[in-house]
Amino acid sequence: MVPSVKLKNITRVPYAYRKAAKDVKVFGYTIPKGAQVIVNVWAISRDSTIWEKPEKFMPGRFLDSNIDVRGQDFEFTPFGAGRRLCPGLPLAIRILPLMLGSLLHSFDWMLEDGVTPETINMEDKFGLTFQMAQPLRVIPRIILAIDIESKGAHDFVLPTAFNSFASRPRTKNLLPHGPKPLPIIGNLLELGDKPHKSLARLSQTYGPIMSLKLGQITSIVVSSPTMAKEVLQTHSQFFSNRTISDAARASKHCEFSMIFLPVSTSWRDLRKILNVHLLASKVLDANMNLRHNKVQELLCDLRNSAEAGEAVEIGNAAFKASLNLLSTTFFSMDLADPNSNNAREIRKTVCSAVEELGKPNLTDYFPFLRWSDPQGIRRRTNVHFRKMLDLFDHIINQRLQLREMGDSVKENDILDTLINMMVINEEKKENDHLNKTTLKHFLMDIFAAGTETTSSTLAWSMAELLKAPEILSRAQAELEQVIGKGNQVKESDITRLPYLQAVVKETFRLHPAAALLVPRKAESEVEVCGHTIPKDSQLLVNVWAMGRDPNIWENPNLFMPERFLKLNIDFGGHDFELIPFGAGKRICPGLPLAARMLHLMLGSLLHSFDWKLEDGVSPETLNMEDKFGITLQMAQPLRALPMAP
Ligand code: HEM
Repeated sequence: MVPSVKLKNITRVPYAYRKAAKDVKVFGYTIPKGAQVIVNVWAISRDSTIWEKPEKFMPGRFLDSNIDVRGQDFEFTPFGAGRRLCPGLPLAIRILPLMLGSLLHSFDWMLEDGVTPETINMEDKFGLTFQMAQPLRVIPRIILAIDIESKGAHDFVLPTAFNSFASRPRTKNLLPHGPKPLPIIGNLLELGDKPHKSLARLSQTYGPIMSLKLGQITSIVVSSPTMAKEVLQTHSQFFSNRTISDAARASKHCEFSMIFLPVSTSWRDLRKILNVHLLASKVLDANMNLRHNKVQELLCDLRNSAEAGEAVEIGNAAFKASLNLLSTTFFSMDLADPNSNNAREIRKTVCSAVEELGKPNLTDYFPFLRWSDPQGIRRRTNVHFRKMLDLFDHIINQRLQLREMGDSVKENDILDTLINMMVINEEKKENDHLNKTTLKHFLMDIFAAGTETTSSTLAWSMAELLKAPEILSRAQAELEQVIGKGNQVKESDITRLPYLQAVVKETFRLHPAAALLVPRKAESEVEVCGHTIPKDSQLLVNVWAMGRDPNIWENPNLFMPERFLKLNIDFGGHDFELIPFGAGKRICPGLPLAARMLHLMLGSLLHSFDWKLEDGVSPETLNMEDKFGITLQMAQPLRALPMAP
């Protein structure tokens, strides 16, 4: 009745009370500005001019009526109406029928002793919510064991009072098979804390392409090379964009980030910069020595530990080295210099941001909760992103100042290349996509995507080798033969080290850093192998499951690098049995650099030291459990002792 536009401000008094924002005429009456307006839904619901026998509880009245609770039918507005309609409505209308239906379906009910249906106290108590004046106490009696799964969540008997919104027409679709979803939460509970493993198990029942309902999101999970090829290559035009996690919205990162931008001119420009100017073979060859120097520093640290007889946390050492390999390639400086506060800060920040990005977030499954950020993930990610963006801002400004000084040292590194492009764009006033803001987000992508992935892969390699001493010896023997005792491993040696390459491939097969790749999204409805994939579905490619599929690999759970000596399989995105870097348009652009860094670091660690697990751990007792996150890390960090050979 009251125009909602004018009454949108609520006073700080109980729910559903509103305040007139200015004078307004309603049916000839003037409601003055500031007046409190109370909508008595209780009275409306008991108005005998609207309802037959209004005091009687007669759910059947709704069976033949179209009246709904969604705020369109003003006879019945328990959730309010208009702009301030209860935002929890969609959740409430699922939870209430689910709970009531479950209670009625699972138990017989009796009033507690001394109370009969005639004497039950139905008085209410006025407050923020209407409660029973005397709380209801009842005795449940089990009548049957309920099996929601076999009954099917959608067939659940719902109370008739909710029929108006529960009996939406059911359309037959050809979604891939999948476990039956529960109301509201769908299959969320089935994911557990190791989704890659749960999904691998489910795919044994439902096949290499299956669908799940994760909260409100339809997720398609692909677990075979054939299906992966279908979605990433054959139908790549439909699956080349990403679902945007809520954390990625922090600091508006997703609006600038190459990882999250949809396929577009901006995305293409950023990829081109990376592919042509930063990661092309000739550029990587040109700055190869920078990385060799960094690896020598890592070896120097390890030598100190060896002399002191101290075990090293491999993941930590590898993270520091990866961060410095990247920063030295890009900025000609160490970000992980232990003497610099800035450096320590960024390391902590990168880890925290990556951790937040990897946490399961309710808002990703229930987007209507986004406004509330219930777990605080976006808020915290924002803090970490801001710190990183500020640091990159500082580094860019410093370099700009150096350049202004004219005769200053020109680093002529990748940062210089990027700044040159940015300055040229500014001078030409071209509306190009590289400006200071995009540059900062670009650097953040590279450091977030390139450090944890590389260091956790290296830690897994070392763990597998320490678990299988004969494989470790074989890799060391190859290095000794090809490189020679006392010589330094170089990137140019990698092609001559087939066994080392096989060790890296075998590590990727068993421990892909991104177990489910980085989620993609169906841009429109698309048919894949006879199944309809709805628009906006999330696509997860379970590379972890593919790496352990006995139909593809002999003894899939064994670490056997030699299998790759006989197979012509590489991780470049063409052999879909092994795609740790993804495939198709969105394949990881960092692959050429990551491959160099990994072989160089692993080869150097193996060639320079003998290795032993720390005291108290043997190859048999080494904990090889993983911890799911944005990267798949070792649940218990690997600690090992380097020893001079
Ligand atoms: C062992 C190391 C690495 C692994 C396993 C890895 C894995 C991945 C995967 C699985 C994707 C998603 C691909 C897809 O959707 O098909 C990806 C994307 C990406 N990676 Fe890597 N990555 C690694 C290292 C790096 C490095 C060193 C860099 C930077 C120099 C980097 C930068 C990126 C970027 C920018 C994207 C997003 C590309 C896009 O969406 O267009 N990665 N990576």
